[in-house]
Amino acid sequence: MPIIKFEPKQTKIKTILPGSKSVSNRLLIISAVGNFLPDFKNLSRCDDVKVMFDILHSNTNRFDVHDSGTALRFLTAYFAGIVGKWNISGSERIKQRPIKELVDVLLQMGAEISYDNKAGYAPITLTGTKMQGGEVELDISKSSQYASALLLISPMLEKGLKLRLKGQKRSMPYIDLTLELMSKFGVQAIQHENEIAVMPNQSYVPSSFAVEADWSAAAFWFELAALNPQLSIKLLGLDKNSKQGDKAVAQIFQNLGIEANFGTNHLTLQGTKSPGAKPLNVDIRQTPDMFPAVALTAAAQKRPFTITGTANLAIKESHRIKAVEQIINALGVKMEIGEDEVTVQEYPNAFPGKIKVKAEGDHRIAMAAAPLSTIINQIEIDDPKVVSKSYPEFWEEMQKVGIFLA
Ligand SMILES: O=C(O)C1=C[C@@H](OP(=O)(O)O)[C@@H](O)[C@H](O)C1
Ligand SMILES: C=C(OP(=O)(O)O)C(=O)O
Repeated sequence: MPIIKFEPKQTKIKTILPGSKSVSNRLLIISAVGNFLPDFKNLSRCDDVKVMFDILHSNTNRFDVHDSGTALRFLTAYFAGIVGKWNISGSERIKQRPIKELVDVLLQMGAEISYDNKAGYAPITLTGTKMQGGEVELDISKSSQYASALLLISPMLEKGLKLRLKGQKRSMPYIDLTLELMSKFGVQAIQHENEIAVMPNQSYVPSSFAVEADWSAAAFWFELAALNPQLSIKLLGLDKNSKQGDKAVAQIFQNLGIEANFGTNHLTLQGTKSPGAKPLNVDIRQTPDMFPAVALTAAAQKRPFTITGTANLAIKESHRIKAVEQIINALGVKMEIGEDEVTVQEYPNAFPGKIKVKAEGDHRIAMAAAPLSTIINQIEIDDPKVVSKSYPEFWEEMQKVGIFLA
């Protein structure tokens, strides 16, 4: 099994973060719906974006989205509206991630979609047709991606779209990001409380676009800085005024001892020498992808914590609560798991010198494990390559600090 090792190198680090995966995948759908060739700078080179690009530029009608939730949900909506017969499948894990609420609305709008195996899950077969759209209710409790999918393809709908959002509101900044990008390409929506309306007869206007860096990827550098106050880390490419909800990472990590300051073209992270162990209480419901980095930073600092808004972490690339629990347990710590929250109350033991981590096929688990190598001598990890789902450059960039795979 590969081992994550740490041999301290330079302490002043500069790293260029990858382009945002969420922005990149929205741009690709926008260019497909708008029927123009993508002219985007700094598009993420990650697996999830590659898969979206390849499917949208392929000559077949059978698609494999691998592990990408955004590709599954966005492409389901897109191909429902493109005349032809299509099949969408993916990894074993993607076949366990829900799409029912999205498919129900597409069916109501005139799409033909059937489940090949299990109702509510991929693989699906679609017979694409010109959809009417109009007024629909959508339950977004399980994923905001359902709403983003419908909004992104709304210019394809004859009657436009009036979306009434139902259910618990989680990951809402991702819907704001969708609306912001649609508007940058000339499609306006009107939002009032739980309703979002996109008037008919609008179309995306071709335009070039530079993708800002990924705030979700920044989280692992915040974790690294929080555990290593000797480091001064400059992150390049982030937009201070980003619509990415995960820019909240800066506020969350303030409570974990990080001072983050924007310079002309970078964000500097500086950890505190004695960050204390004041309990952390944070609600992660709007920024779920922060969970592994935040939970493991707090644990590594031996800080009691309660993280709420965790219910949907069970249906990400892995069951992210169990995947994080496994690491916390390996540190000799117990995590209590409730329906929508997790808590760690005490750290009775010294951390072991050696732990084993199962990435569970989940990029964010592997990436959140990496900074722990600066406080635990030996970390064995089963599958470090999974980082390429969102951040293929991750291990190479970590080498600048002295974190490497052996
Ligand atoms: O729309 C998006 O780009 C995303 C939305 C979120 O998913 P949910 O809405 O399913 O929480 C997030 O976890 C995922 O990484 C990306
Ligand atoms: C949940 C994630 O992605 P997706 O839902 O697009 O697979 C993620 O990147 O953490």
